[in-house]
Amino acid sequence: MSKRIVVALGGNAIQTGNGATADEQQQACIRTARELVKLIKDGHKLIITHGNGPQVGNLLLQQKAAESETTPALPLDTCGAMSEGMIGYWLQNAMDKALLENGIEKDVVTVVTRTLVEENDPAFVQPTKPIGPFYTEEEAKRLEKEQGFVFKEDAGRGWRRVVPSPKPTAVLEYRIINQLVDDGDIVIAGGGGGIPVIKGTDGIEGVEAVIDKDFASQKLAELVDADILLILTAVPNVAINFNQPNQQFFNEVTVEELKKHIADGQFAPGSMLPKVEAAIEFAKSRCGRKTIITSLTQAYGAITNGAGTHIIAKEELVMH
Ligand SMILES: Nc1ncnc2c1ncn2[C@@H]1O[C@H](COP(=O)(O)OP(=O)(O)O)[C@@H](O)[C@H]1O
Ligand SMILES: NC(=O)OP(=O)(O)O
Repeated sequence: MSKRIVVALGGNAIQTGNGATADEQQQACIRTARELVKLIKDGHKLIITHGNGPQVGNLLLQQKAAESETTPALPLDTCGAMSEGMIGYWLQNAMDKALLENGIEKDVVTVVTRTLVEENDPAFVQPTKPIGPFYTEEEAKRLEKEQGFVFKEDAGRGWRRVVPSPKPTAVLEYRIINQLVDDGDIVIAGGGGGIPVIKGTDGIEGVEAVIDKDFASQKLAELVDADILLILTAVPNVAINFNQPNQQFFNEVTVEELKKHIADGQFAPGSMLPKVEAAIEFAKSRCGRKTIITSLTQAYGAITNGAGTHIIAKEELVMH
């Protein structure tokens, strides 16, 4: 049966390792599109979201490096919009190619999406979202002094600049996204979590932040009435005791059980924790909805024969 699926692409779907050139990122997008097209072939309707941490951080650095009176540096919300357009364009080309290879005729469109946040969200005074390249601790400490930015260690991979990451409360373009999906188009939306905006006195205003794409994807999935939120990352399953000798992977897990593991500190903040939290919110938002967390190469198997970690509300388990 055809499902409405929001597919949230993790970092490795667009940029693998240090491959940050336009060509390298576009090659990664083509590999991603070839996996996603298998789902389209089966008749599923896809809304594709993606991260932008490395890209938006690089755009910001490029702005700073070229700054002069005639070429002013553009702010973070505008760089967020640039990253949505740029990655959306790459994914559109990649999806077109994969569709053509499979003899499927469908339109692919990117919606530059704005995501509403609260002006007084506590995240604005406590930056947590890593963006841009990795630095050594020494380099990070020097940049912190020179530029006044905040740097943090990112999940054992090195030091990165961190910026505020407020919680999404609404996705402004959800109606048009819904319409496009109903029309049979493949939609790329909510890229980089969407451009963070607030309702100011003069209307919508961009703010200096980067929204977590897993939380934004969950919000969007609810608004477009998706059946499945499919979060694709670098691991095939969610684990407890991750990377420890007693590591245990989940295949099917209830919201209630996952909450206990969150309380036990099983999921790393800034990497697996937001995915698990978004998964829980979506699974419990309406009967019949589920979230799947898995790797890009398991995406098709996750929908067709139970690969990956399936997160469901407790009642659903009883119904099986
Ligand atoms: N409990 C866990 N189970 C599985 N993976 C985990 C866990 N804790 C941390 N991780 C790590 O989190 C990574 C996903 O986070 P991240 O790389 O930030 O996401 P993204 O794919 O969206 O860029 C996984 O690839 C894995 O290395
Ligand atoms: N915006 C966002 O969550 O990007 P990453 O997934 O690349 O961190």
